[in-house]
Amino acid sequence: MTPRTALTIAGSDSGGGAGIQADLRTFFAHGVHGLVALTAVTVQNSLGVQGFTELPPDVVTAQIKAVASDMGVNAAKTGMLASAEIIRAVAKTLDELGSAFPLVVDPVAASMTGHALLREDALEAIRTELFPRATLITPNLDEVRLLTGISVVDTASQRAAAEALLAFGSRWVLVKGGHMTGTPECVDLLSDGREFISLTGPRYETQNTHGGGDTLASAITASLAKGASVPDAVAAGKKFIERCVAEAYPLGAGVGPVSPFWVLPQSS
Ligand SMILES: Nc1ncnc2c1ncn2[C@@H]1O[C@H](COP(=O)(O)OP(=O)(O)O)[C@@H](O)[C@H]1O
Ligand SMILES: Cc1ncc(COP(=O)(O)OP(=O)(O)O)c(N)n1
Repeated sequence: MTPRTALTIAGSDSGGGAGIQADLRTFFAHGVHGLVALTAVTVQNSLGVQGFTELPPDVVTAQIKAVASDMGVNAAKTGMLASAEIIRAVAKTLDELGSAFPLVVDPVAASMTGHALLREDALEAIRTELFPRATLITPNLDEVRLLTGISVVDTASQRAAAEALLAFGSRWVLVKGGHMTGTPECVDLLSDGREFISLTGPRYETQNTHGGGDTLASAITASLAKGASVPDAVAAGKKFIERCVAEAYPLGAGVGPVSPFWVLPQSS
């Protein structure tokens, strides 16, 4: 049987733990066929990002149109978009496709090692061009601060951040709490402005969380591609990423990747 399809519009991670590599292995783990529109090639390993080169915006557009016109897209996600020009090209292309599928926007601004993955002028383009077209946006706490100026330190400021982010026009927001300090649990807050749903899970003691945000967003995208509602897709994504963090492995001298290998019948 032909599986459902999910499109990732994102950058390549040479270390294989984040970016399109994380998205494709997560789609695979969900039995969803992954389609790719590559935006940039990063040079990175477990110690950080050494640099990146963007693709021309018209090449990004051409990739999206090629797969959408021939294979069909059941859901899409954006990750590293690198520049305002690429963001504008992606927004225009999605409009031309008629917004027929759910769109998850992970507003990737920097790697966890603090290296920029987005040109300085591009944050405003994400806010104005992509958020109003998004079914769901999934910022981490650093991205929340960059986008709204709000520092999330507790559940009250997490809720205030969700409300401020929804004002940019997405239908849903998931404020991820992985970087919240002083909490024994990991609490992500999902909201559409009416419902506020706290997703609480264990906080695992590990330094190996590379690719966590990409893996969560692509797990949610895969469930949306299979027809789940946003709350159900996010709840399933949270369960999926928890297990991936629990099974994360060391690789290289720095931060190792989260692992979806636990879905395989024999993962050792
Ligand atoms: N140590 C951890 N244990 C369990 N879950 C975690 C841990 N760190 C992050 N998560 C979860 O992984 C997902 C990604 O979160 P976060 O780290 O905030 O985003 P990002 O990877 O984009 O910086 C969230 O669902 C978060 O709750
Ligand atoms: C090419 C590429 N895209 C995205 C990221 C950031 O991924 P994320 O899941 O947020 O993981 P960490 O950077 O937190 O490890 C990336 N590093 N590279």
